[in-house]
Amino acid sequence: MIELHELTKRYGDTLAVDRLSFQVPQGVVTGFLGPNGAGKSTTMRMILDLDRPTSGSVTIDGKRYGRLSEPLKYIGALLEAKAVHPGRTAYDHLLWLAQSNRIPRSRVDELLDLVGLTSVARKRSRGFSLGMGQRLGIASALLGDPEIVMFDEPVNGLDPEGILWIRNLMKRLAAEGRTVFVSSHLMSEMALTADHLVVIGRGRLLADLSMPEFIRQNSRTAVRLRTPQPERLLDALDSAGIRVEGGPEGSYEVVDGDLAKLGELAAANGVVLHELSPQQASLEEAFMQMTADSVQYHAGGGTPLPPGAAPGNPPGTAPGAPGAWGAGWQAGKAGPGGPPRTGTGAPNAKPEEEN
Ligand SMILES: Nc1ncnc2c1ncn2[C@@H]1O[C@H](COP(=O)(O)OP(=O)(O)OP(=O)(O)O)[C@@H](O)[C@H]1O
Repeated sequence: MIELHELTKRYGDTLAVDRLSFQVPQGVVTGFLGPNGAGKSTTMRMILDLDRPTSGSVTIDGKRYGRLSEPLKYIGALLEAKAVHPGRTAYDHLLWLAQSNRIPRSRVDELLDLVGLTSVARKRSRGFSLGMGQRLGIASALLGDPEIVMFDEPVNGLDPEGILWIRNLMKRLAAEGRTVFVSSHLMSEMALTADHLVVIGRGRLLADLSMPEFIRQNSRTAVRLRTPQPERLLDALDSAGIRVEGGPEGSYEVVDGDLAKLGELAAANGVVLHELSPQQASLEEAFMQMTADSVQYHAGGGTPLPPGAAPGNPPGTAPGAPGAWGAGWQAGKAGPGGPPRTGTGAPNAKPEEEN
């Protein structure tokens, strides 16, 4: 188990990680979420002793990473895909890692097979695509058959087949009882992979809860009504004691409303309806809402989403003011939207992976 206690990291004036305390449970995939610059990579580097905490502590099975003998047998990590010497072949890279951790040579072939790199094992890694580099990084992480695996943005830049492969691999590792800790800034991806979520913003803990609980707390539903007879509709709703809110483009929304009952009420009162539709906020929107105050890098100056805009659309990337749920309601079931553009990305200097 990974355990953080009041973990803090300051770089000059930047408080990258701010008194972070949580545990990463075993047997499930834990998604580590936060906007760009939230402190995810810094936290992961401190877990691996690649960065020294300013204060607080982090332990792996009760010990600091630096105190683990043969650490690859406890924890395997993918921090940066291209953290491999470009002149080295995939096979030599894995063999070097295996030998430094007293892992048998046979494991190298097993891993190359598992990640699908057997055919290019003798090629130098400088010619590898991002996806191949990612697979080699994952092979390195799994070499010691560790109980804990940690991946930093593993699906970045991958094609759909690669994304699906990593998603299924993480689920399988968790099903085997391992601790799987994976960072992302994509709620849509985590919604499909994670069982548990740790959300941070500006280095601080915003949420530590199971995915079902996150969905329960954040997937509010509503019924949207549109009518050319608004007064008649509002009167009918008022007499039935139903609270209504203004929706986008002249529509009305009844939070937690019953679709059939509202349709029947409109019919009984002779109200013509041009729309009667269920609305549900996606997890993507819930995540953006939760982290709204902590987004460090806004694209386009943080223009609010246009009414009814689907999540994931490039313009208006920053969420609106707190409570601006109306702007983000989308028709249909909650589900993954497109990738959010929470920022322009920060040119972070990340040290090379050393394990
Ligand atoms: N070596 C460093 N020196 C100075 N500041 C740093 C360093 N590494 C990170 N930071 C700063 O610390 C903060 C957290 O950065 P970090 O890379 O941990 O965030 P992140 O959540 O991983 O972001 P991203 O999703 O963009 O990778 C940012 O403000 C970043 O600019």
